[in-house]
Amino acid sequence: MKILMFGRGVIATVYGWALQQAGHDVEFYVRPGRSAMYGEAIDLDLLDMRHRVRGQRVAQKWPVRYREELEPDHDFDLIVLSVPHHRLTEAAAFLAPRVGQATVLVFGNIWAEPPAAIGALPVEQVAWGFPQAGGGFGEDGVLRGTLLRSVIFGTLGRPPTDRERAVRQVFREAGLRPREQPDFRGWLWIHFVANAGLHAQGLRLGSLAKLAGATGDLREALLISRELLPLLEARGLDLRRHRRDGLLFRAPTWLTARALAWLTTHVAPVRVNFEAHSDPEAQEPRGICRDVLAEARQLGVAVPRLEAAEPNFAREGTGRV
Ligand SMILES: NC(=O)C1=CN([C@@H]2O[C@H](COP(=O)(O)OP(=O)(O)OC[C@H]3O[C@@H](n4cnc5c(N)ncnc54)[C@H](OP(=O)(O)O)[C@@H]3O)[C@@H](O)[C@H]2O)C=CC1
Ligand SMILES: CC(C)(CO)C(=O)C(=O)O
Repeated sequence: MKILMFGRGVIATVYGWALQQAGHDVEFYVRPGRSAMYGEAIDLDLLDMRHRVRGQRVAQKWPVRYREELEPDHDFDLIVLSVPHHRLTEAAAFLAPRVGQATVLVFGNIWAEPPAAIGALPVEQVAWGFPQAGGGFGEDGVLRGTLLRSVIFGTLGRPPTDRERAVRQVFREAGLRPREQPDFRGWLWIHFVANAGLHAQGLRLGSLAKLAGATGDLREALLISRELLPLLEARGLDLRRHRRDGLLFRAPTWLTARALAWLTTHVAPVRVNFEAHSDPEAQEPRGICRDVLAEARQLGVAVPRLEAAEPNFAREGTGRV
């Protein structure tokens, strides 16, 4: 299959590598001028959890192919669109007239209504998913991170289409195990408020890397996410459909904060992922916190803990989102 990874970000790279390993023909679309900047190979240092319980370290220079333009008559079968949530509208607008016959896998965080988030992308050609991988590029250009065996796919209230099933099969054949989320919109939003809690605290300390093992700060992160659950209800989400996911925030934090502290320091795939989120200038964490707080204000939902954390993610010089 011909697969185009949109952008050369963390998630596009990790899954692009796994899909190429499975025999697919993988290319990256990057903005004009970027390919020369990126060079011909990507330095990977990954913990690949697909085949072994303790994972397999992958340290290699992966030669890649870039393209800087995309004509609508291209012959890609699949385009993987994985960009920060605040860049999705712009990326979808670029892709909409160029999608051709391809299926587009929208693969990342979304805080808007999903169909609205993809603008003019033809919804019948779209599949929805979420990576179970994570990491970051270091200052040395090396991509460090983890690739888990599971990967999330979701639908918005109807069974998967043939195209959606075909995407799951491609991932399955790459050694990944698809997990279904039938109320994907709800799952995305719960995940988003979980991220908001973690990032609000990570930003206070400098980055998510510093949050690993910090029980007290993780407790505050969980409490922020807990106070955001009413915001999801105010948005019309039925939390009863997501009891298991909500449990992490509702359970006593003396227990969950300790468990998270232990996981982030002692369980290699989680530790490696957190350690790799070391960039104090990363923009998406700030965007996630700002967008959640803006929505809470808009809907009149009280979120005093997130309000108190606002200086950590406010736009420079304003003190406000
Ligand atoms: N990183 C992680 O650990 C995890 C990330 N996610 C989610 O996955 C998604 C992707 O994250 P991640 O891979 O970290 O993101 P990155 O910031 O690493 O990568 C995004 C890539 O998309 C490119 N891009 C964005 N907009 C455009 C555009 N309009 N035209 C061309 N290229 C564009 C960027 O290029 P340029 O630099 O030129 O802007 C960049 O290469 C997000 O939703 C994130 O929340 C989920 C779980 C873990
Ligand atoms: C958990 C975290 C914050 C780090 O990988 C993340 O980015 C995600 O799962 O969305």
